[in-house]
Amino acid sequence: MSVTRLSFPYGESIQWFSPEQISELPDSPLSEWLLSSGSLTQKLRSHCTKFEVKVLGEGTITPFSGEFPAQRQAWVREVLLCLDGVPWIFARTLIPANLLDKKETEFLTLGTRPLGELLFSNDDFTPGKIEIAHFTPCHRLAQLTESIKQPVTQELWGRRRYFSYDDEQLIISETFLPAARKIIEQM
Ligand SMILES: C=C(O[C@@H]1C=C(C(=O)O)C=C[C@H]1O)C(=O)O
Repeated sequence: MSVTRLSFPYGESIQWFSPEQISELPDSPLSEWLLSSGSLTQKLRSHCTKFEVKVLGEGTITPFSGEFPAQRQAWVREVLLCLDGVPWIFARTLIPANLLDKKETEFLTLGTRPLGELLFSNDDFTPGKIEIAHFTPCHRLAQLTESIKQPVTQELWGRRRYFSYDDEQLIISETFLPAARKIIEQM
């Protein structure tokens, strides 16, 4: 799986909605995955022999307009979550500078360990609301799906979760790639 790191960030400006605002969630098991509250990593691990986090890039960059209001810059981590070598999830995490300062070592040394191991390993982080999006990727995310040989033939579904730490919040978006949707919808 060759992915050019030169394109980081891959994320796109996406319009997110609360689940109640979505008139038709997928009529399939995908909806349960989109709305599940626990660790996605744990859920993914139960569907594969080998789970891997492929880091596409990390760095302090400017979020998209409206993506992270009041944050001019944020630490952004983009990864692919791979099951038995197949990318299932494109994840984009935004961490505000104040939170990064408080947990700098944990976040900056994460590497290929899943972020969920940090977020769900103690009570420091409180899971918050979930938002949903469905969209047709363009630009870099579309290039990414092509580069991992998962051309997009229908809209992608994703979710965005907020996690609180003291009075700070980080945001994690998880987009289900075509290979994941195909298998999940056969469950
Ligand atoms: C938040 C979690 O961590 C996962 C791991 C991520 C990472 O390592 O960057 C990003 C998104 C998540 O799907 C989880 O497991 O629920």
